Amino acid sequence: AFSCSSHRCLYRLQSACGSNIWTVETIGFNLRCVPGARRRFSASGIRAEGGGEDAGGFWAEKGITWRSLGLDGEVVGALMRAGLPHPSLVQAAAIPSILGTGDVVVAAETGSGKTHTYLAPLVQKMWKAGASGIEDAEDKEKSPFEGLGFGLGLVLCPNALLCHQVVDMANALRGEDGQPLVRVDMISGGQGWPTYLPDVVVATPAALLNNLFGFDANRRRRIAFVKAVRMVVFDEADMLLGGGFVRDVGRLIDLFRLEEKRISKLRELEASVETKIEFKEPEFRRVWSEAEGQEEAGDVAEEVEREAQEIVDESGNSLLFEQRAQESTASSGQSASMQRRSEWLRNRKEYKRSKQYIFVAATLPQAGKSSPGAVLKQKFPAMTWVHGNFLHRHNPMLEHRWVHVNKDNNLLSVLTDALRESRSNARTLVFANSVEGVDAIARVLDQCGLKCMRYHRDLSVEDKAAALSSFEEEGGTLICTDAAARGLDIPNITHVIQAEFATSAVDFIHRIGRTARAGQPGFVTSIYTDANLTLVNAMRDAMTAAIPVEGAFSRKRSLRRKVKKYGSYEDAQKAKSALTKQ
Ligand SMILES: Nc1ncnc2c1ncn2[C@@H]1O[C@H](COP(=O)(O)OP(=O)(O)OP(=O)(O)O)[C@@H](O)[C@H]1O
Repeated sequence: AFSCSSHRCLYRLQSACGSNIWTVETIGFNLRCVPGARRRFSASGIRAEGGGEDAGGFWAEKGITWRSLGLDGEVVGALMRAGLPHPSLVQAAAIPSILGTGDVVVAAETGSGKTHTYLAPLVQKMWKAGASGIEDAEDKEKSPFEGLGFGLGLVLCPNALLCHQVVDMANALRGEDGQPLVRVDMISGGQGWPTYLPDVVVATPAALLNNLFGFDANRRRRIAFVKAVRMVVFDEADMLLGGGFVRDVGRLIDLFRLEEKRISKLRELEASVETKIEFKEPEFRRVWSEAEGQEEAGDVAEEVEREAQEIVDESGNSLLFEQRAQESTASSGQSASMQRRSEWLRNRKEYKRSKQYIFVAATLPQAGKSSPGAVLKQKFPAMTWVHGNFLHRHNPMLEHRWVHVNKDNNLLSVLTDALRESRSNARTLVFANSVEGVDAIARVLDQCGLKCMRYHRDLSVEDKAAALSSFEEEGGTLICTDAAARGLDIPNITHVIQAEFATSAVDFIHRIGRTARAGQPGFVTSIYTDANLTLVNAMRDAMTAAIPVEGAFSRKRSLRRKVKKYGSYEDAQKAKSALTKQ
């Protein structure tokens, strides 16, 4: 074990060890050379390991290029022009699967390049549809049974800030003519349906559902949209599959899956019956922009019922259910709608896929039946899982300093000392646990003559955007809540300070993940009190033992019980893995 406190030393050590032979990790201030694991493809999925010339395991190995991953020249050129000359390790591990038609989960550490991991293949599929002369939306409908090449891409994010970030990254992928390769637009609370037909829609689940079923809903446009979506990406998937998002996201998945079942049944019926099926596919472009008059707010369940009758033969009889319903009603006496529903339930497993679902997250708990990871395994059993090298683990490019606030010091002095250490042009992100905490810290720093900006949910959209762009352009100090922790990608954040320690291991990972991104070094100062000791000790144990922090994802109470029973987080994890082995 070597001990050093500078990244210069890290790189010297790295060259001594050879980057592909050892993975060099900074644990606190101690460096440890451990045998570098190899890239592994196992039954449980693809593990993006090994890594290129940097200590952070960000880059794919030298021989791997965007083109070798299956991306076309136009998209490769766009990535190069966007300043992304070489794929990251996670992109190399996941893009070939996403370019296929199967569902994929990308669970990889913060700053590993997950956004372009799904954007590059998504843009390629949409660009190919456009570039192959199928310019007009109506044409795209002519082959609803085609693979995933036609139709719309949809990216769901938990908040409007991340939607804007994804739209900007997608629009930065431009052709030689300087124009974005695909048309990307956003649907959020403030923005309704785009007036023109985009190739990719980026939305929050609530805003999308509101536009599909809300007060100004338009059923034919809804049907056209659900039919046209071919690839759905869930960014920050653990958040979308939990908490306040799970109902809306579940309704959207039901809608898209229902559509897949309908198309699958159509394929079956076309193969088995002589009757020509009229596939009532509304003209996508016309419907997309035409307001066909208001209608009452719909609901997914009703939609499921009504959709099921959309498939009719020349004489207008619904082929899918009426026949079956009439036959079986006579026998079982159940109502036709009950028959229809039981038909759907029977069909729910056997249907041919025609859409692709991609789930992306930096934290993906799998413990417990209702955890996002468990839900994915249950609902999407055939999915390809791609794991990042440092998923739920300490990033070796991150140096971490822990400061215990007690009777001998106070938060203000510790915080101002930490801020004064930051270089003048540095970008320092300071986390507090509440809006009041942000305002109080900002007030005190202002009084100390330390200029800072604020970011939290109570600020207006304009004030939030202004704070972020000023922070991005001029650097300085931004005091924020966890609203700025998830997914936010502001280049060159050099220092993250937790003025108030995170209340959960998941928030801890997302906070410290705002720095040391894309293989860059980063520095974190975590200020904590006795009240945070259980979580702090668990995080420090995990870093020292180089084990994942997932065991601390549980609620505070159960973590405290675990640590009390076994004495430390590391021993608790050892006991758990021993139990699992038994
Ligand atoms: N192949 C690449 N080459 C160079 N930079 C890259 C590459 N891929 C991504 N990046 C950059 O890395 C940074 C992090 O990317 P991104 O935000 O997609 O990470 P992430 O894994 O989604 O992080 P988080 O989990 O925090 O959302 C971005 O600034 C992005 O431009």
